[in-house]
Amino acid sequence: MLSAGERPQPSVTPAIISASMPIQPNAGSSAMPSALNSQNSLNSTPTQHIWVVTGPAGCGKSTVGQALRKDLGLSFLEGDDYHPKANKDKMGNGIPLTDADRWDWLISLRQAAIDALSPSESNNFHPPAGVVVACSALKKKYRDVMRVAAYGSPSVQIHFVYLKLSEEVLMQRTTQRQGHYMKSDMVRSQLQALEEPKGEWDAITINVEGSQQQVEENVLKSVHAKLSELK
Ligand SMILES: Nc1ncnc2c1ncn2[C@@H]1O[C@H](COP(=O)(O)OP(=O)(O)OP(=O)(O)O)[C@@H](O)[C@H]1O
Ligand SMILES: O=C(O)[C@H](O)[C@@H](O)[C@H](O)[C@H](O)CO
Repeated sequence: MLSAGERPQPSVTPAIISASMPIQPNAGSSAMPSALNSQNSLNSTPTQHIWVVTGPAGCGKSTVGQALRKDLGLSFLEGDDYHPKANKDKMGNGIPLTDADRWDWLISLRQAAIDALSPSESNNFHPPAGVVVACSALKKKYRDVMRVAAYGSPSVQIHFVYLKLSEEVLMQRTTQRQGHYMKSDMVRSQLQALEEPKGEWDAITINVEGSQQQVEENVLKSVHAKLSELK
């Protein structure tokens, strides 16, 4: 019995892709529902993709998200911008958010993603090919909230690009970073909340231990491999 937000699970857990490993087509993709392809099978509406770059504080969501935005020519939504001040103050004071703190944030970010797919003056009233979203989406139920963006819209497809990184490197990154409310003392609680998207058919896990250039190349290869699968 599938719960909300889940689609047929691939028989094989999607491969963990490392920055140094050549990209292989995602082993789980063969189990992807046949209805999902570059042209919505129910009509000729081109598929619009919501690319959600996920992971704990400091993993590189904003950095990778900007590279993805530029490469795909899409708009970019920074999840941090949708946190209310109370959430930012809480995290800035070293207090982890609760589920209750996150629901309205996730719902507002989801709505912004849906709005970004709509024809508007900013995209010359042509529906864009998609949108890139940086959102930690640490738990499966948070990703399920974002998945609702595609419910009832066969031509919308959501993907989660999970940036997997060791606690040690997360600590280094959040220590070296200047002027961000999320400090290194929050990394442990982020990892405690984290539920990696193992077995979630719409998620790609990428090891991002490499240099920024290596990581960006690897993410772009993986995203384009996914787009090729859907053609
Ligand atoms: N591959 C990389 N190698 C080294 N440093 C990196 C890499 N990617 C990002 N960084 C740096 O690590 C820090 C965190 O990156 P970024 O802000 O993109 O992460 P984030 O997941 O969006 O963090 P948060 O969720 O806290 O906003 C930044 O200072 C960024 O410049
Ligand atoms: O869900 C959360 O706990 C927050 O979204 C963090 O994961 C983010 O990293 C923070 O917003 C800083 O960017």
